[in-house]
Amino acid sequence: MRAHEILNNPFLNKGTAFTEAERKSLGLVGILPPYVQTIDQQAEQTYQQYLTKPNDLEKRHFLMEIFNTNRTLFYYLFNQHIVEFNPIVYDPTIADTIENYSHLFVDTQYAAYLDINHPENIKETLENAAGDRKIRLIVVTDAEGILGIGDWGTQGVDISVGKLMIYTAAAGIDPECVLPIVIDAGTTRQELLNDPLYLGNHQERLYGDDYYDFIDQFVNTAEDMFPKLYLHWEDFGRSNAATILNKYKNIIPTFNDDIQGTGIVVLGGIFGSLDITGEKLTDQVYLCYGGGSAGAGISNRVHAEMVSEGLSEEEAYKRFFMVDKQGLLFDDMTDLTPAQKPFAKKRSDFANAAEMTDLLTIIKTVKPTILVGTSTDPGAFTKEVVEAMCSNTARPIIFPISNPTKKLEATAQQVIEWSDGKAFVATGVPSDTITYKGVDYQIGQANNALIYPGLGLGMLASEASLLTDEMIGAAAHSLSGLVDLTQAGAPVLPPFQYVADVSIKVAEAVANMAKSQGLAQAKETDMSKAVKNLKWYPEY
Ligand SMILES: NC(=O)c1ccc[n+]([C@@H]2O[C@H](COP(=O)([O-])OP(=O)(O)OC[C@H]3O[C@@H](n4cnc5c(N)ncnc54)[C@H](O)[C@@H]3O)[C@@H](O)[C@H]2O)c1
Ligand SMILES: O=C(O)C[C@H](O)C(=O)O
Ligand SMILES: [Mn+2]
Repeated sequence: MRAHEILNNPFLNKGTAFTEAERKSLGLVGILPPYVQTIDQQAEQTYQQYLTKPNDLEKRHFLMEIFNTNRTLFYYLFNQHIVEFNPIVYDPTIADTIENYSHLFVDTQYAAYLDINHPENIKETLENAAGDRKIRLIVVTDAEGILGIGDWGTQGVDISVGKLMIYTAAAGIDPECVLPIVIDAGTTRQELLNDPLYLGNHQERLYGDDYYDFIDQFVNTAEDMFPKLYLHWEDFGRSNAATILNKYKNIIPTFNDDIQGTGIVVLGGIFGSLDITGEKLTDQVYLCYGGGSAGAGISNRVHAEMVSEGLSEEEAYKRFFMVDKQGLLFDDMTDLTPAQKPFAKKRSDFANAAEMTDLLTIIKTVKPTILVGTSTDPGAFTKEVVEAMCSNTARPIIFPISNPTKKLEATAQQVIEWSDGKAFVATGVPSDTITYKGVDYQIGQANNALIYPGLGLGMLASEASLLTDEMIGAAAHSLSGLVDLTQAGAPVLPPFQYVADVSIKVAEAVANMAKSQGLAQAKETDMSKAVKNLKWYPEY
């Protein structure tokens, strides 16, 4: 290999840390500054430079340069500053980079760009992108529903890259065995279609049979090419996400983060809250505000848990109310999604059915104890809404988890103040600790990033042939017991600084459940060992 090919390969490059012996054997003599640095010195130098960057976008740009040139150093640094870098590398700053991707473009970051117009290129694309790396984890998006900011076409590739960065930082997934993918199926965003610098297909988004046919060819090709693959779907649109998941989840090891990952983390946050009050889940009344992929996914997870705690399916459904753009969902509506239908109510059961389009009225009528926002409707949880929640129960659970920050239904500070410190709150983006009337409220981050890395680690370590509901349930339960709940203002989810420990716990729970369901195919049968063995560390 030519010397500069090594320096330009982020999986091989050590930069100034190449030892004299390595420089000699790899033909690098004289093409690096003479002083040999340790990784600690490199990290220190890099971090100092990072601190000079004037804003979050510039900071992310700088970190991506390190990512593009030296993955080991990037993850070493990320591990040292996980809480500080999380919102820079990932949500919310990633939303800005996606919106500006074509204009900011400098590097492909080893992603694969699949073109809906060329299904015949799927295999070649995956081969070119993977090279001789053995891919075990793919994150794929078609970018129709990026976070809460909608359709961004090819520019959404950054979410696949970003999700994978968290997989490695949080759970130690070997960065060499991952592949970020975007499927460019066109876009509904006129602003992109009109932009001559837009790097994606300048065409309307494709839906229907041809689209599903492409997805099928992609899945089959990827499965053929990469044995032991775990396939993660991210930010597909509401009309496709559940359809795709339901088609493949009983056939291959696969996962939809928005539907399943979010369900786990929110249920974990509810468990955290109920651990403090001592109340039972089966006594709660749940209001889903925004019944899309995430909203319905979470509702299904919480519903399944209520059933496993003894309620019948029907009794459990009675405890759920789902609100979308139309207001409270009724079963006579003709535009319900398949995932919404089981949660829709009978109009005749409400004397004031005609008024059930307004969130405050709905809350006053159905008296929920849990309110979760996945609506992309900023500011929807008003002071009146929070106060109404407080008159239903002593300690309401209020999780505004729409992303990024500009989509929040309410800030953590607002929920704490308006509820006079009574509400349990968790947000999707990181939130600072809030001091209110002398108590420091630590705010849990109800973001699927807390669990999908561990879930993936468990799937890969156990080589599970499927991801079952039981494994997902085990992941949610494994989040309990990590926080000292006796402290006033304790967070209802483990703080992100502990994500590495959380990931191990989640991974072991998932892998053990896979094993007990007879789905683990790994040679190693001790799942703790399998998890430990798979973990990659950023060291030269
Ligand atoms: N914190 C997390 O881990 C996490 C995970 C997934 C999604 N999310 C966030 O949840 C939001 C939704 O994501 P999604 O993937 O479910 O998208 P989606 O498009 O599938 O769902 C959004 C739903 O909200 C509804 N909606 C829109 N405006 C509304 C309004 N004014 N009132 C009530 N409902 C309204 C839409 O009709 C749709 O059904 C996004 O902001 C996303 O970032 C957060
Ligand atoms: O990406 C995130 O921050 C979480 C989630 O998957 C989302 O779509 O908002
Ligand atoms: Mn998502």
